[in-house]
Amino acid sequence: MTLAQVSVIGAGAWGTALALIATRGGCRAFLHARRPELAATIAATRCNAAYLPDIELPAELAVTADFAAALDADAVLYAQPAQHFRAFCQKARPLWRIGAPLVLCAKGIEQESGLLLHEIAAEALPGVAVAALSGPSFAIDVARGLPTAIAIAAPDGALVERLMRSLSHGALRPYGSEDLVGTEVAGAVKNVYAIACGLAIGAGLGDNARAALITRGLAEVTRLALAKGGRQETLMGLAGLGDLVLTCSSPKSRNMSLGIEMGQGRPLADILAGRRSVAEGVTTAPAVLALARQLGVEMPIAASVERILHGGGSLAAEAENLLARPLKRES
Ligand SMILES: NC(=O)c1ccc[n+]([C@@H]2O[C@H](COP(=O)([O-])OP(=O)(O)OC[C@H]3O[C@@H](n4cnc5c(N)ncnc54)[C@H](O)[C@@H]3O)[C@@H](O)[C@H]2O)c1
Ligand SMILES: O=P(O)(O)OC[C@H](O)CO
Repeated sequence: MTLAQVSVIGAGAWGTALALIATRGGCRAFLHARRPELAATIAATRCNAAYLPDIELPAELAVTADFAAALDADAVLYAQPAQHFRAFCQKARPLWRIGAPLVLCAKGIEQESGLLLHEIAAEALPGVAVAALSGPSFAIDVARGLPTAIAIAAPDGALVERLMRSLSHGALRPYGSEDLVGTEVAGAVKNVYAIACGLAIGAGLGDNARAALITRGLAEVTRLALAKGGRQETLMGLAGLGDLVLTCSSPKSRNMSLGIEMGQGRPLADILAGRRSVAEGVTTAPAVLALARQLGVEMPIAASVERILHGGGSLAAEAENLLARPLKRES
């Protein structure tokens, strides 16, 4: 059976694209915006000009700022930044419709706790079935109806099947998996390597450097995912390699473009002050390093990115350090 009604929490670029996916998949979709004025503007203009310009939203897509009404759905898709997820759970808990699954569409790790979002949900929304939707999917390309393959993961195979059938349509092809841990780790950590690749490109270090960062980044994130209980094949699939390659290859990525600007010498604080959109890698980098330390996993590239972002490290010194590490077998 497919889902009749789906709500998407977060009217940024991804939430708006997801609401379009659900509508195209044949669901009745509700898009929830926190700010009533944004909900009213989107509803009136049929366009989310601030986050997804030039995309016309169909009349059947409902837009609301009423949180309780939005939660009254067959499935709830969370598409706000990861650092706001715990607050969302706490607000949603008394209103949750019994039996409705939560689909995690944000890609990040909580900075303070180092927890993945499904681990936060287990604490803050106990008893709610959780899935993750991830993979290589720029919101603007999805919204334009360009061909896209995504991953949907949950321990409950029946839930995965239901979500895949409900959200798939001509241009959107989901693949299913039971590996929630690996899918979440891959989606969150690729943003850190996208910043690394942006730094390299912005500083003129070249395409060889970028390919090395992608490949060795994949080795690092795979080690972390396996140590956390994820599966190797997830890291070689859409949520892993697929999203890493996409995000590290295009300045359409907010993480990569932030890295490019930093690589060209612009301070992080200036870049963030001038942006409305989120670059999850900035807050996820310290959480990744904390998790890696806790699990005894070596992640030298992620550690360099974290020092450049938050520890006053210079790009030149970090690049030199990475190249000067002891020679080793490729693994
Ligand atoms: N944009 C994409 O192509 C894309 C694709 C896949 C996954 N994602 C993930 O989706 C998540 C949302 O990204 P996005 O691109 O829609 O964001 P965005 O940059 O387009 O918009 C920012 C979002 O943050 C929300 N926000 C700002 N302050 C907030 C607060 N205090 N509390 C709650 N929400 C707040 C805004 O309402 C808005 O929804 C991120 O985790 C991102 O990694 C994005
Ligand atoms: O723009 P980014 O860097 O947040 O990346 C967007 C998506 O995660 C790509 O799959």
